[in-house]
Amino acid sequence: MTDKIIVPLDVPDLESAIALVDKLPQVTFWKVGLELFTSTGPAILEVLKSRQKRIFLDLKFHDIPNTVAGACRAAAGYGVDLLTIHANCGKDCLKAAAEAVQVGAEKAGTKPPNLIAITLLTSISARDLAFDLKIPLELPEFALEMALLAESSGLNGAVCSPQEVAQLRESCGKDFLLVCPGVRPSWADKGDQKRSLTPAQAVQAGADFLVIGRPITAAADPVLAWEKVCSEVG
Ligand SMILES: O=c1ccn([C@@H]2O[C@H](COP(=O)(O)O)[C@@H](O)[C@H]2O)c(=O)[nH]1
Repeated sequence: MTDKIIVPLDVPDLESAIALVDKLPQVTFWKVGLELFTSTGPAILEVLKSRQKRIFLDLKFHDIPNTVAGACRAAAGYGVDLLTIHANCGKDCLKAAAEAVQVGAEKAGTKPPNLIAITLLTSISARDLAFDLKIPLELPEFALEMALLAESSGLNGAVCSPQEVAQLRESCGKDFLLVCPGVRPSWADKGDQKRSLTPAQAVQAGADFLVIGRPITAAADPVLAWEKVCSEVG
């Protein structure tokens, strides 16, 4: 079960990232996001590969189809396991991205990453969606529509909050990957996450992978926090 937990390397530089990876040798799946990739570029990916870690490259592409396709071709060349794009960049963009990862991986001689779509960021509440973003759908319906759009465009899965994962699991095929950030043990601070459940609840609801960062990485004792989270996941 512990290989279901992905820990984000949300740190500012390569040195801090390596220190965290070394502190938590039990973690097999790491996430590299906007802060670290902008700071270090692909150097961090090489470090993780040299330690036989799986990699979630969470760059959340969102642009016009031609630009996103180019970025996906390039990212697929790194040989990462998961790559993200925003579902609301639209069907043409999602289809172009799905094709681009195949082309990029083939050109680089690597396995294509599983391309997964962000349905709705876990920091957005139902109120934010209705009043700030002016989306006239109920939040669970919007998240489901985004997942179905991703699935029909040829993507491998979606990123969703644990609060919507059961509904997406029921509506999307069993092979559609569902990755949940916004997971919070009862003892951890929610921070900016607005739609959370506990690790046990998220797994029970059907999540394939849980992304759990600050409850582990910002804990006074990250190793102990990791062990507590693992025991909750089962
Ligand atoms: O909707 C989303 C998509 C991505 N994330 C990312 O997951 C981690 C969560 O970290 P915590 O410290 O556990 O909050 C972070 O890297 C986000 O960029 C997300 O939270 N929500």
